[in-house]
Amino acid sequence: MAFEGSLRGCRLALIEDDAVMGESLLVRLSLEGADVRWWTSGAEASRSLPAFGPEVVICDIRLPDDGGEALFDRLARHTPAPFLFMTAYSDIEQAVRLMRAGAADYVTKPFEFGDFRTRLERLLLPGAGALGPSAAMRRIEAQLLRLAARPAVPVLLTGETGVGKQVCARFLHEADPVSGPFVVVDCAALGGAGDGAEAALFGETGMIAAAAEGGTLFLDEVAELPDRLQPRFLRLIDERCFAPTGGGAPRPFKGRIVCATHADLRGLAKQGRFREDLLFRVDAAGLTVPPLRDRQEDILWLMHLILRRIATETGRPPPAITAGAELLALRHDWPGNVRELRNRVERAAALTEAPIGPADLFPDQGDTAEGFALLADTRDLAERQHIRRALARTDGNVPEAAALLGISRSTLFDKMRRLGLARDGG
Ligand SMILES: Nc1ncnc2c1ncn2[C@@H]1O[C@H](COP(=O)(O)OP(=O)(O)OP(=O)(O)O)[C@@H](O)[C@H]1O
Repeated sequence: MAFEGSLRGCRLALIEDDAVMGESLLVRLSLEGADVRWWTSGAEASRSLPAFGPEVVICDIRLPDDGGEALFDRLARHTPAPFLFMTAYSDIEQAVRLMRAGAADYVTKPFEFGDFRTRLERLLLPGAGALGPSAAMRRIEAQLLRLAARPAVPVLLTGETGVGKQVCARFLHEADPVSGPFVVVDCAALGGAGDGAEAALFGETGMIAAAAEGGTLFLDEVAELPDRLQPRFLRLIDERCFAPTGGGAPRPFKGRIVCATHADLRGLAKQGRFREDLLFRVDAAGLTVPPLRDRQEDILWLMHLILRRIATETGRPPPAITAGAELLALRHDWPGNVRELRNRVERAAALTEAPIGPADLFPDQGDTAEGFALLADTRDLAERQHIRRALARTDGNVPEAAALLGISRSTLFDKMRRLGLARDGG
């Protein structure tokens, strides 16, 4: 998929001592429209690279005066840009160590320029925050960051099973610098546990005590919270203190309460199956995590995130994935959401040595998974991804994005409608 000028305006730092390789990358990246600055030694780069403010640092792993690890260690402290390392086969172990230390990606020399550019484009996806590049997840991330400063406000996360409610809760927990432990309470398991559940929760050394000093109490499946426990949680939220079971003195609760549910709590409250007063307390800040099928931009991003995690675990390069498999993933409905995606990718990566193909990812879809991608689908995929990048770069400003893409505003609107990009603005 070749884009004319797909790197237009990107600031790229290149550290490469080999004159031929450096020159060739400088030319090719510049032809793609990038603003490239080239350094030939680690020492030079350390002096002036941070002031250039690159969006990505492309770095040879072996330099005459520096090793990749030492340079990364020194430079990463002064630039927030992701690092893409270029490595020889014999240096793969070092590349994997660098990924563990926080490098974003690496390519093995010799590489095909198209593949290299795709990796760069992925790193350049603007706003691809911790939770995903879709507008919906970026919004949620921003809201969670604001809530991180307000531990006394309970948060309710609603969304289908597997959408990442617990991932969002952990993100919120980790965004707060005063963090105790993250304590998970599976409310669905409390019903049958009798008095034991009450002690496990409210005892002197129970879960609530564990989260009391700046931790997070994550109430998963809060709709299943047994009736008899609901009044005690109401008091915990209202008074920010609890009386330990067994008669100890009341203790302050300085932790954060995050609840998650896939049920319609309001509907349940109307039917008298969940206390309305408790609903109002836990829903002080309600966020809905959309299903994966409604945030297409996240699908490939999540797949590659999972592949990189697999690489870190196995100490081997990230498994490759074919364009056909990516297309099928974009078309799939994902009823099990991100959990399903993770299971499919992990299973495929475990069972195949070759690049992951459609049938590896969707063995349950029989022959259809083997189908060859239609040219029209491939073109739509490329256009959709590139329009999204343009919209993200211009903060959703359609006229500016059209100018960036070299097409008219009305053509861009038509394409956005046809490609289903008009719904959330990109
Ligand atoms: N944004 C994300 N980034 C990385 N991994 C994610 C993300 N969202 C979800 N996952 C992965 O998907 C799986 C399901 O996520 P999680 O447990 O947070 O979902 P959930 O909505 O709490 O599910 P349930 O309702 O079934 O409890 C986990 O393995 C998690 O690691």
